[in-house]
Amino acid sequence: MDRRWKVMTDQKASRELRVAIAGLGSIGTKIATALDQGIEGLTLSAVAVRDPAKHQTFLNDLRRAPQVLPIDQLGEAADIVVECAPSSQLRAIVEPAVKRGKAAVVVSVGGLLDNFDLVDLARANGGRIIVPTGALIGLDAVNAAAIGTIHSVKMVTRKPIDGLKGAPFIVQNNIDIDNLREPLKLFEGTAREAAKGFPANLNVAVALSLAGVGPDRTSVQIWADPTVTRNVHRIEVEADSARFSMSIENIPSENPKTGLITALSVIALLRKQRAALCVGT
Ligand SMILES: NC(=O)C1=CN([C@@H]2O[C@H](COP(=O)(O)OP(=O)(O)OC[C@H]3O[C@@H](n4cnc5c(N)ncnc54)[C@H](O)[C@@H]3O)[C@@H](O)[C@H]2O)C=CC1
Ligand SMILES: O=C([O-])CC(=O)C(=O)O
Repeated sequence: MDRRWKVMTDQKASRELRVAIAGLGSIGTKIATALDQGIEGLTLSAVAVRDPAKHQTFLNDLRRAPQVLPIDQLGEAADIVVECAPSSQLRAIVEPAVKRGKAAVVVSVGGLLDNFDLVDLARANGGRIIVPTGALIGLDAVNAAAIGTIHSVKMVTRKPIDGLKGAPFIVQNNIDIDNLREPLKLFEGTAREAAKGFPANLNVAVALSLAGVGPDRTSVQIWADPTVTRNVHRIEVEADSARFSMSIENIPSENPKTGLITALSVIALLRKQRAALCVGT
């Protein structure tokens, strides 16, 4: 190879941020595909999967095969580790990454509340924990309002039955949602309580709370609604700088609990890492 060309490609490679993905489910596969197709300044360096055989075809079809590593080794192989596994795996993914001063993008945000010391660990080691807007909307405005004073944040979520089935709150309280004919209010409380009762269904409430007034002051209502086909979130914020209402109707992905826009939100966040033009906070 021409030496000058080799130096140029080596320099390009050294400027590239390596991204690893933990969990190749509904969200992770879409992010891996987007990285493989090309995101400016980023390469997909590694993935962690629970069952490698299940993902072999997907991995073979990628243009550049990433390494397949155990979840706790992704931080060694990447500058940014994207967590998109069940929240039970959050600590095993994020801790080794932030200890090495790497960035961890966390989608299982609900799981952060019981592992909040990871934020201190990241701070102590020059790492970062980044929560994307995910299946929500307007966290830029909530962040901005929180610089001033936010008086209240209220969120009402309506989900189809399949988007809520199996949630611990429903199981523990023996609530039959399978035969509902009209909307049923399942829960009213704080974002922290919502994350406990609905760990795989209400990450959005926790993301909203972390952007604004925290998990104990963010009010959440959850409805099981047989009349909707989308995951619907409506938010009202009252602050000294502004009053705003936002709502989003998410088309469920192949995982009915997860809106399609979640993976796109992470891809948009990744695109900003090295883009010459960044829009939105
Ligand atoms: N922040 C947000 O707005 C949203 C967050 N979420 C959360 O994102 C996370 C991922 O969601 P989906 O992709 O829909 O879930 P999914 O169930 O489709 O995918 C999770 C993947 O993780 C894999 N996995 C499980 N244990 C693993 C291990 N030990 N090592 C490696 N891989 C492992 C599973 O095999 C599966 O492929 C969930 O915690 C979900 O609650 C979902 C929607 C919105
Ligand atoms: O927050 C979550 O876990 C998922 C959700 O509500 C959505 O995708 O709309």
